Amino acid sequence: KEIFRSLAKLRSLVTIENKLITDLDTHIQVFREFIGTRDAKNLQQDIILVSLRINTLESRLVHAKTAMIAVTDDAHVTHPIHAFHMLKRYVKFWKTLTDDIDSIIVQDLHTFLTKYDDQLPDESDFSGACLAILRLQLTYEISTRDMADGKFIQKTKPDIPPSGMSVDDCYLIGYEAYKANDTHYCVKWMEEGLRRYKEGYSIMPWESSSEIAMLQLKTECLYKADMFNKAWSHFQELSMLDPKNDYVLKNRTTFEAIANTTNNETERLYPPRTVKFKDFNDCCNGKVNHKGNSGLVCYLKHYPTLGFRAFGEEVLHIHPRLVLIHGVIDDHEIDQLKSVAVPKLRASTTSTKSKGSRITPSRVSNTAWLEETDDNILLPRISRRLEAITGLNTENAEPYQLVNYGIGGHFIPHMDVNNANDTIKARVATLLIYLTDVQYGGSTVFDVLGVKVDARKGDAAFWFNLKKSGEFDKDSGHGSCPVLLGEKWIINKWFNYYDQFSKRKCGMSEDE
Ligand SMILES: O=C(O)CCC(=O)C(=O)O
Ligand SMILES: [Fe+2]
Repeated sequence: KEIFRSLAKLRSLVTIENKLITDLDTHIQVFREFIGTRDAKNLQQDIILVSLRINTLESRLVHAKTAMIAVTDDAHVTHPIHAFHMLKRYVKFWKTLTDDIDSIIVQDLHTFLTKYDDQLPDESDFSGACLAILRLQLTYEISTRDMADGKFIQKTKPDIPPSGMSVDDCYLIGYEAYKANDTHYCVKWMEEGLRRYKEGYSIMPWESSSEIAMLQLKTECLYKADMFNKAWSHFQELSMLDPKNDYVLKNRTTFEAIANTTNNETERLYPPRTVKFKDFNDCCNGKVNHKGNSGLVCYLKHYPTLGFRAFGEEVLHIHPRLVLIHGVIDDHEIDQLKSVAVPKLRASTTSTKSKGSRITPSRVSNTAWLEETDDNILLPRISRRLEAITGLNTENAEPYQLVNYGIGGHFIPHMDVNNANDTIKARVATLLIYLTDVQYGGSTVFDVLGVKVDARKGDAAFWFNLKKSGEFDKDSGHGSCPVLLGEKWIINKWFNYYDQFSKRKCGMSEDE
């Protein structure tokens, strides 16, 4: 299911959770009334015990209600920490609701939860949300403390209150880092969790973390990162706090053996964190922009075949040419496109020669393919417009591809040219239209060129993926930066090589 891969899909969870809250509220009322009746008095059950358990339910209800009304419906989806919290409630809170409650109550609750079963997120969604937090942190260089305090947006946004992480949140995110072999963030998040714990932040009854658990994972991650001295001192602290701890008992001999043979030289403060797509990340976070790209122009261009309609165009890179065209489609068209696309959204895939098409962590979004015949008026009209603007043909083009990004949704740097052995169908050029503004993040970055294009509703980026000779143009490599705040929708139109037979002539040099 992987609902975290599309914010459009995540939206329905807000509605469902409101229903869960109402249902739970009703259940509690019914149980309370029941306790007061004669039938209940005849029960073998201890009424006091049942009442206590109803109180437990009630405190859970208050927790869910408070979380739901704290922010707007939109923020539950478009703000990564609120989205993380919503998924955490589903996976760790609603699904365990019945664990600590008395059996007579449980049966009824079970039925109300299972009613929504096929629509509810699962552990893979929660881990997707944790990985999104880690990805955003890495790309936008947000410290763990700022991320945990929800202070990652520089400008103040009064309509979105900051959202803080609990001890348990820190533990769970760090645990996800550990599973991903990311010792750096594992240590950082355990430290943040431990710091919060010492500051008196509470751990709720349904949460699973503890000081011991955090210390243990921190020790293990330091050990894995070859930072033995630090790991050893934490190991000793752990064995003092909890001498019978399984981890301590199991690893004592190993740790002691190493401790007896290593010298006490000082170590780095943290396990290092390597960044896989350094150039790409540096463009995303604004460190690099438009490197060595001067003499850029913008102009207004009229199109006779479109009734002399004019579009403002900006040249973002000269060689190879990358242009941004403003206002290519209007809000009304965008709404129509999205509503046709939503029911068709499926997890996006990436393809490799060896492994074929797969859903991967490299592309966190959903895709809907729209044929011109899916809509008799709008899409053909847009095609005529795009043909005029680009001077290219769309006759045998692939269907339109609509993309809706998920939590921290991104697409790692890649080239759009597919069908390496089939030049005829190769995507000679791409026109990418933004269907939403994105408040923070979500830009398209051409990492080789050092160009960042911000997502602005209605704007279109246009570039060639092949040189005139039909060679791949490696400079066309690009990707989508993770969405930090807001929702990102785009639509892609790919022009194929074959269709441009008479449109794109050969060049005078191989390099063109
Ligand atoms: O969303 C973006 O900014 C880039 C998308 C992209 O490169 C693609 O869909 O091929
Ligand atoms: Fe692309």
